[in-house]
Amino acid sequence: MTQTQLNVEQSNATSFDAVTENHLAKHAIQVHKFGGSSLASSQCINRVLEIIKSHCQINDIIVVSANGDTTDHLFSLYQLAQEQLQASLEEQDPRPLEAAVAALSKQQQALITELLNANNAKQLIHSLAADIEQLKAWLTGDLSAHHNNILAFGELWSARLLSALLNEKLCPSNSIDARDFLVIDNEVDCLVDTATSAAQLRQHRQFGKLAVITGYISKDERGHTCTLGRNGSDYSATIVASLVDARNVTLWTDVDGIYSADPRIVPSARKLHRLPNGVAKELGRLGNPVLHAKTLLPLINPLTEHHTHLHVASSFDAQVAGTEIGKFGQIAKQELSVTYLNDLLLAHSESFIGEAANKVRAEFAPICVDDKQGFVVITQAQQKALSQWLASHDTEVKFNPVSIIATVGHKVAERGDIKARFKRSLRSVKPLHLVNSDNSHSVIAILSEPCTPEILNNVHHDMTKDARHIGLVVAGLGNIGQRFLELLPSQLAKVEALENTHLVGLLSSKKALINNDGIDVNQALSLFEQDSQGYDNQQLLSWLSHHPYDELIVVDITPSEDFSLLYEQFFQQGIHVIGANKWAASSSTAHYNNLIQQAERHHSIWLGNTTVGAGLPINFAIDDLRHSGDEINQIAGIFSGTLSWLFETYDGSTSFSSLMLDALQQGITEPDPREDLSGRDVQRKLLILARKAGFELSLDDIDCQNLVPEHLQALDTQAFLARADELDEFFADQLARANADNACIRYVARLQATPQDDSANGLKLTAKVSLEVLAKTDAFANLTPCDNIFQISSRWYQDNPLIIRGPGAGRDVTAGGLHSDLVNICQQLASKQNQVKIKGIN
Ligand SMILES: NC(=O)C1=CN([C@@H]2O[C@H](COP(=O)(O)OP(=O)(O)OC[C@H]3O[C@@H](n4cnc5c(N)ncnc54)[C@H](OP(=O)(O)O)[C@@H]3O)[C@@H](O)[C@H]2O)C=CC1
Ligand SMILES: N[C@@H](CC=O)C(=O)O
Repeated sequence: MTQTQLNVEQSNATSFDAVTENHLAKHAIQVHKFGGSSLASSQCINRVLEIIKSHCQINDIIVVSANGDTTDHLFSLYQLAQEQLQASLEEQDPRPLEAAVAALSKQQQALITELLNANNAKQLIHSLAADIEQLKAWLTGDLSAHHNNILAFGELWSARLLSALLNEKLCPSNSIDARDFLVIDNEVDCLVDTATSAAQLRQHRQFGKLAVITGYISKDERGHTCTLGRNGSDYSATIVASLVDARNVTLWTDVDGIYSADPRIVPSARKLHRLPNGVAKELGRLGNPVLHAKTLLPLINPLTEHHTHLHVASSFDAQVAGTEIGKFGQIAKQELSVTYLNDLLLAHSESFIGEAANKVRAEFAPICVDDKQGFVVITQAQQKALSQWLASHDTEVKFNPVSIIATVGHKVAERGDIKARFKRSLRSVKPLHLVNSDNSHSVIAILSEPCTPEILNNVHHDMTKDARHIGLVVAGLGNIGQRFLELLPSQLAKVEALENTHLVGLLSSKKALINNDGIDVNQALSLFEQDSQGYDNQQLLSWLSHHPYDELIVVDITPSEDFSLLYEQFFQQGIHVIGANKWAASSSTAHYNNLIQQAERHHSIWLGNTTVGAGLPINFAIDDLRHSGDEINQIAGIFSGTLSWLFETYDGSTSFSSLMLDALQQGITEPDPREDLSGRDVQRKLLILARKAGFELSLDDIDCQNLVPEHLQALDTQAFLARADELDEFFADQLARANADNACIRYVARLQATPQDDSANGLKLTAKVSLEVLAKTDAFANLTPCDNIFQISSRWYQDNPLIIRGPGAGRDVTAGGLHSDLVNICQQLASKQNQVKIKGIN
């Protein structure tokens, strides 16, 4: 959802016409609809004001429901009045009705005075008083003729109040009574007279004023008030959107999206971030408590092919991304949900067989039809009409009470695997029939008993247990990043834990390719070459904060400190990070501790197994010892694949610099090999392991011997590589001295924690990384070139230290280690509980 600031420019109000509307629109129009619970109290209305401030522009449109339970209140007034009319003279008592009217009036007055300044409140209370007089007259007069007029007061008052508040606090606004423009044919299921309604709406919108339109109500061609039925205000919003060709409609409500099942009954229901139009319609048809099929009708204009996207978002927590309904690609089409309806009827009749069934389809839009076996499922409310209709066809009908449970998803009825899973999930329930919906977006099981919460939970579990969708963003497409991507297709194909993981973003330092519908992993790099675009961190963070996945993982395969500085914001968004990049894990103590805290607070997982020892499980081993209660007191070894390769290979027959260039070529070194030769890479690795082992120290606490001569230290990488032979003299000299003592040179990392009574935690730490002269028999002196060795002494490993040894750098092992982290995170996420946010479902 785009976040825009309300443009509060003042301007003279002029009438809109089609031409000025197009010229003056700064952006595509958006319609925002606020439901009754979002407008229930002055506190709620103030929250709505904040949402309007941050999400709307002046030429957008607001559609409102009645405040809180005002419509119910009006409806009960109508019923009370009806009882009065039907009572005998002796039984008549006007007092309850008068008291109820007074209570409603008081409630409205309270809202007005709490929200508006005295002057504006006075004007609105004056209008309210006139309406209350009118209401009383209708309640005691020709009641049935005014049923809809009475109900219409709720939206009228709500729109008037919000508009007045906007005028007072935010921007010019006018309230529009939908009966001034919206013409529907109530006989034909609220069919809209689009041409007339659009033309009349244009006349009522005023340039430079934010329009607040009443939901739920409209007029028929004779000008009489009509209501749009259950969830009518949502329908009003999408109708208005179609009349002005709006790009987006946001239904601000009291739930934060559409779930894979009713979350009040199914605690493990997950939010569906993106729903294709057809699937959303089917969900609405089959009992979703938030979506209603009618609401979705105006979203697609078959003539202009204009598609309006619909968002469902919570006005109680506007920052939480809701559900988007529109036209999406493959990933959104994989979403599955389970819905149910009780109190239905199964009707068998010959008139439902073959071609004849199309008539009942057209006339009654049953929940499902089986034209081979000759049955339909309908609501109880349809029973009488269906019986009469069949009687007129001279056919008999048999009704049985039933319920349905359905699995809903894009073309599920055509997917054998889904149908088989659905069937298996219903084994213990023994459905009477399984029927494909006509649009193929659902498979419906007809049950002879009501669908219980237990059935719903079990079926939902079986249908959606593996359905968590994980988005993967890969940052860094160099030496290691490319290898990671090469391995990705086969990993996705064979590792079960990665089943719903989708590559959705690729980043280099300057360009990004982001695709919410997924990037084809088999062509990732060529698609990046072809379609990537320039980006900055702000754009990246904005996309990341609105991504449509259950979880998002960023794999940082860059060498960039700048990129590592984004981790804090990633964690704050609940995004998980896998880092090959060592900057964050070896940053200052304060920064590092803060990252750990942020990750914990937002339930983000941060893994960096490859930061030390590439794919070797050294980080895991130290983590495991520490969390199992062991105490590590010494870590030592050869931590650099590059330096291992160089010193194991260097015997003087080839110059040191040409070996270094060879290592660079093999992808062992850091992008700038001075990172290795300076000891900084080893220093970082020792710090990372020390922190894992539970010691608090910083880079400065680790003595580091820099092997790069001073005059080569400040050059840029290319200049350094061009002058690499200036390294040779120093290393030839070091080698000659070691050889003279029948020894060898190795770059070694050592951390020692010695018990010491006067230090704060009773331990004295010494840490250094340096070139050492070792006996040729030393364990650190006989490695396969490029191998790392880690030697850990602890309470449990005292006399005979734990040794981990193996390749410590290189494309394959590092990319493999990153894949191991990816599987690890996906496995952890598989057992993560959903956090459902609901204030209540209307
Ligand atoms: N080589 C090895 O064996 C191991 C390496 N590592 C680590 O892996 C990381 C990558 O190394 P390597 O593949 O050799 O490096 P490369 O230099 O080959 O590739 C780096 C990639 O990162 C991109 N990049 C740089 N800065 C940014 C940024 N700010 N935002 C997004 N992308 C950026 C670069 O983009 P552009 O092309 O636009 O500059 C490039 O695509 C390093 O951190 C290294 O320490 C870890 C363990 C082992
Ligand atoms: N350049 C590093 C790569 C792995 O971290 C090394 O040589 O060890």
